Amino acid sequence: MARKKTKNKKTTTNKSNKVSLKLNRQQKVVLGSFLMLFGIALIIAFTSFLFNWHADQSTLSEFGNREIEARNWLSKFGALVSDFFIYKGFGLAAFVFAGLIGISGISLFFNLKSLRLGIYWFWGVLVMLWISIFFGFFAESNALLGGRVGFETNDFLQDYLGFFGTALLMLFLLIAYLSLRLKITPEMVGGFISKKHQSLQNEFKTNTPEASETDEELSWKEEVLNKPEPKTSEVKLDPDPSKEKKKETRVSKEDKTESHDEVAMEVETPPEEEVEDDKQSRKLVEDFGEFDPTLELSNYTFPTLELLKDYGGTITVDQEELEGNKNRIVDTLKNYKIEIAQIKATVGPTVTLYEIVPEAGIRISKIKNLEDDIALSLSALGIRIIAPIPGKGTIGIEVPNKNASIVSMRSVIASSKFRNAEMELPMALGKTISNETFVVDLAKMPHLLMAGATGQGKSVGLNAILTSLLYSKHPAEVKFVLVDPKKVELTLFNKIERHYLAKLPDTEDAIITDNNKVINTLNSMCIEMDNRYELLKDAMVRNIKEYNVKFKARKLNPENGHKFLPYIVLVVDEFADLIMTAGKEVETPIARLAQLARAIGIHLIIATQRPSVNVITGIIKANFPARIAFRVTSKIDSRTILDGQGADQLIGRGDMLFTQGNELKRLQCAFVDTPEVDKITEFIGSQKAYPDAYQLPAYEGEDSGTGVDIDVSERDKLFREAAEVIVTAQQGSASLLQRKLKLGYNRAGRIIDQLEAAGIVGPFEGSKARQVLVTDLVALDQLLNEEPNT
Ligand SMILES: Nc1ncnc2c1ncn2[C@@H]1O[C@H](COP(=O)(O)OP(=O)(O)OP(=O)(O)O)[C@@H](O)[C@H]1O
Repeated sequence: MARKKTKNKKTTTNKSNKVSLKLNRQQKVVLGSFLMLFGIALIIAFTSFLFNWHADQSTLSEFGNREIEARNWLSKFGALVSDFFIYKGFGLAAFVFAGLIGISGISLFFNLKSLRLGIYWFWGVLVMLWISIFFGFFAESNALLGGRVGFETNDFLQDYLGFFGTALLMLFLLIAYLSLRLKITPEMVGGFISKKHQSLQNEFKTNTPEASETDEELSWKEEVLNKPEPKTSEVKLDPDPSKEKKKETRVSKEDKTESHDEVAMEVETPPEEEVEDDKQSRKLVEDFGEFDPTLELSNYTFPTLELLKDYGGTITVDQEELEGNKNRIVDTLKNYKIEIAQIKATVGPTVTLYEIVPEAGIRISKIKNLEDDIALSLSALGIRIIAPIPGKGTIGIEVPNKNASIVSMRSVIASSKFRNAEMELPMALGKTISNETFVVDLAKMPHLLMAGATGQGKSVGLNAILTSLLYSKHPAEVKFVLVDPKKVELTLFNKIERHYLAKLPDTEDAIITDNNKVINTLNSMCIEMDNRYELLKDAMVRNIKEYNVKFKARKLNPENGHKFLPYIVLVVDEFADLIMTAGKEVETPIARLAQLARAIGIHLIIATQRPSVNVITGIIKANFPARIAFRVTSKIDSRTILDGQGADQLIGRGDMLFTQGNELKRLQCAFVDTPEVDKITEFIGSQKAYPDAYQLPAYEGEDSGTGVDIDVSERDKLFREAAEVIVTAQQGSASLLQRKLKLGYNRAGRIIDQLEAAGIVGPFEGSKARQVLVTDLVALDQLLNEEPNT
């Protein structure tokens, strides 16, 4: 366990590092005062060392001996530190170091955010080195000036550049510093000199006896002349109104001396008014630092790479196979009188892309039509012709490799592309045909549709997406709503319920396996969406990202209902199953979420085995521009999911096509096995969690009321028909109505309630069907005719 912990520390992401570096105001005061005083101590010690170093050097070897005293004003400590920094280090330039320490202390102590310490240290260290090397020229006369660093570096430079070379290099560095850091240019130096020159001349003139001005006049003239000349091209704006008066008087005097056609203009900009809200939030940030959403689980460690298996997925290029395929492609095309000017192969994990440039004058469609012939000659499945490859001007023929290599989840998670991805919800889907890791942002998609025949890698794909998010997002930043009608695919994620899952209040399982509960959850998510829009409106921001930035800066008051909003990712496996049982009742909230939820951070991932048109309806398709297709069995299915063929030509086992609305990309999905997911969820689940899963707003299903006193006039149009079905079958169940009358679950449930109110069926009896209280259709007729309002 202990070992596990140390391992974890190494691989914790930047985020947790950042947390440990953030100091609150109190800590800043303590550290700042220490650094300030330490800086002062260094200056005292260094100064004293300059006078006493000869005497003190002999005491250094006897540091432990309390009998021997040091002359340094900070005694032995001062002598030792000074010897280290001055004699053995940078010579007089060590004072710069003391200064940098002092400035760092001041910045922390007074919380001067405008002081950019990084820049001070960068230039400070360079200046220190320069001074030290410069004094290295005089090391013969006084070794203390440049210290050992200065002497050795100077010596080294002189060995290679000679004395003059080194001197010129130092001069160049000095000019570079003055220009880059102090922004001094030759024009400025020239201007300064001519100004001085002119002022001297004027002074000379005013001191000559011909001058006839009175004493008073002389004094203000002097004042004007000594004052820096106003620049005509630049207007200096001073927001401090207290200085205004002084300036005005000066301007009027200037008017007198300068030519009349030059009118001096004073430009006044009113100082920025400080918004009360801003002031308050800034104070809060100063006192407590920015709001950190991860604080409640600040010790949370991200899963480590060791939890993932390495499938050794390095691609081995089989030269013979490449040559063979190339020859066969060339030969087949030759048979149809298509000459090739060039051919190039790119080997990917599962397929190799042969890019051909045909001779001039050959029609592309001719090659495209030869797809089957090329497949036949290569005797391989999964050949796809891309004619032309967008943006390349070549024709691509994708041929599956004999030995496909597995793309391990480990390799894509470890890739710098994923690690450095600056995305809201990065998903490492796998590798492209040119073996590059493919990472996309779910937040940009904004929703994803996934289809593929059974056993072609859909569940692995879903796991890869969820794993990517688990490896990149803190539990405070993202929540999942998982719908798994198969009941086995996503159950492993139960272990991270209190970290990453969201659920309805008063429900037991966060993972929804019951289709009926899905409707409530979807409606609840719609409420969450509406609530979030209210919060965004109140905060006057356009999307969740801006909202969270504002909240972190403490500009939104939690007392007004504001809170840090995590992203919510809804994953629905086996969507077809859901649509079949609940129809419109599922489609409507899904379409609503898909249309509106992107700005407030709710993103949907929907997977289905059967991509038929009655499952992926027009309204759903229109709102899911990002699609993933694993292998499907027919061209029609491929067309439904991708709006084109291609998915039927894939080879399965994670071979997939991805589109975000424009071109199709062939990818090999990253492979993550169930035991790996188990280990990851176990790793996360064993850590400290929130007290409960993220609570979605409560949703009272329309069918949840007792409905006994339902108004007769509000009865469903199909009420009579439904009553006849129930009485004929003598079985009071909603599912019977769903089947016979092709209704959604909610509507069927509502009708059952109305039947109960009318005394046709008995009350709810748990899992058993309700009792039917009317024996036959005649009795039913009689009952309904006797009712007052029918
Ligand atoms: N990316 C991949 N790399 C290598 N093999 C894979 C990959 N994806 C899937 N497979 C193989 O295919 C098998 C089936 O995958 P998976 O369980 O994801 O199929 P599925 O489409 O979810 O099927 P079903 O819809 O029936 O659940 C896996 O057990 C694995 O052996």
